[in-house]
Amino acid sequence: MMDAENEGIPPASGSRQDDQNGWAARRRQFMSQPSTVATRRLQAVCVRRACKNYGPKKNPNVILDSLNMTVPKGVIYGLLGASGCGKTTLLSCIVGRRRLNSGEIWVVGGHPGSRGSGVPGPRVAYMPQELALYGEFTLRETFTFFGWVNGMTTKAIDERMDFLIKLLQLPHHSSFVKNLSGGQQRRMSLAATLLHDPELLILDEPTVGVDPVIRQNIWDHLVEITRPGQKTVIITTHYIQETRQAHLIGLMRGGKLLAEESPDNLLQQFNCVSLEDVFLKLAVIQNMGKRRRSSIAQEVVQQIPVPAISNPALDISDEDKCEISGEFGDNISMSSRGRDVVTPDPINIRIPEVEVPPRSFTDNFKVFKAHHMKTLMWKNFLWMWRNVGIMAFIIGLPLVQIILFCYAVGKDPKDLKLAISNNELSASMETDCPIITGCNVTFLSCRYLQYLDDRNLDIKIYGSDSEAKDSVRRGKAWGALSFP
Ligand SMILES: Nc1ncnc2c1ncn2[C@@H]1O[C@H](COP(=O)(O)OP(=O)(O)OP(=O)(O)O)[C@@H](O)[C@H]1O
Repeated sequence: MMDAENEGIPPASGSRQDDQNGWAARRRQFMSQPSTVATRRLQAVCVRRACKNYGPKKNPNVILDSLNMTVPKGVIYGLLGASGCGKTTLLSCIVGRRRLNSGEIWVVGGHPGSRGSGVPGPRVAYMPQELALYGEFTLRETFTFFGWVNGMTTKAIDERMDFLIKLLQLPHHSSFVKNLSGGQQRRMSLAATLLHDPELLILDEPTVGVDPVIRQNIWDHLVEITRPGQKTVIITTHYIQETRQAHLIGLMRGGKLLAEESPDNLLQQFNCVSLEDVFLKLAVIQNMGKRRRSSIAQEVVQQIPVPAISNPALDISDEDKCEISGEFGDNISMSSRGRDVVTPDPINIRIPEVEVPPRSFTDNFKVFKAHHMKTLMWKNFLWMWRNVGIMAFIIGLPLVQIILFCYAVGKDPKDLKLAISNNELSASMETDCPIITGCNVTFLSCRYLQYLDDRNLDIKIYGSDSEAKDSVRRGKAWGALSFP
């Protein structure tokens, strides 16, 4: 019976076949459990009824269509599907880069993007298809950046760097990223992902453009890190056969997973020699109108044999039956009649409680971390240093603009003709306004006019507001100033 403490952990030793068989049995055991939040949180990744659309609401482009996916801890999960079927979209939702329209995702026990989930964060590493590296940085600086962001010490980074450079056959650490070939840059991107040894590795086509020897190195490394059972890898690839080394394969098509099984089981169940053939058979089955869950369920109940397919290469024997594989695989999986399907006694399976770390009130205000600030500042200064020309332009352009502006229009005006009417003086019976000499400083207007006179303005006093305005109208002054 399954030990709850080791749930999701493959055997640490033994042959690969043992690993696979162990996995299949454990998975079936788990699939017989009612799906609860506790069981979902135990998985490395658990996706339920995920829907994702692009485009307008009226006519959406459906990418994920009520997709279910279960990635237990400690496995290599190969996500396969034709180009454009939505693999990257699914992975982006898993790492919290995109949001689902509906459905839910659990990643290492939490919802991606939620507080305290650690996703995105150092628990998960994601290698996207597009390169996310700084060309101006050397390999060492790139390692330092990604290591510091994930809270590693410089010593630990240096040690891992030497190992990864050797593993992925990267050039010397003083080489600049921009000088690497496309394939080397992809390997560098993979190295940055592997650097901090995260719990969950999500790799979107890491082996594209990589020569077979290095590809094998990468797979060997992935098998190695997942062996103790603590690390999980989700990997997409166009080289379907290389996923023979994965513990589980998810075949994706039409926004759903057609199957979620170990490669050996798939080959056995479909009586195929290659995974391509399995995928082809599943695609044909899906095309034959088996998309609707209800109809599939009906067939399961009635045990209707799979209809014969005209192409003999795609023929599925009458022995094969469809079955719904419980909550864990809303996805269709085929099993041959008479195959030994483990149906454990659910009472004896203990689901361990998931501990949620308590959050204090002040945790809500911790919006940034010191090591992130340090890393980003270092990265920005380094970038500026490496791009002195651009920086000189960015800082120099506003400086030149300010200088030119001040030179052209920024000075105080001189000899500006102003027509003044000062009613304050009139009210106090002082009809002549001695603005320059003998001004009565108790009058605010006089003090202000004195100030204007000191600024070299050409001030002329008029007896009334209308006279002052009239002088402006006639072009004798630029403006009229009236003191009430
Ligand atoms: N931001 C977006 N806006 C609209 N459509 C998008 C967007 N991103 C992806 N798509 C569409 O969603 C579909 C799935 O894209 P996705 O990149 O997930 O496929 P994929 O399976 O990863 O393909 P590949 O194996 O070639 O990388 C494609 O048809 C793509 O055109």
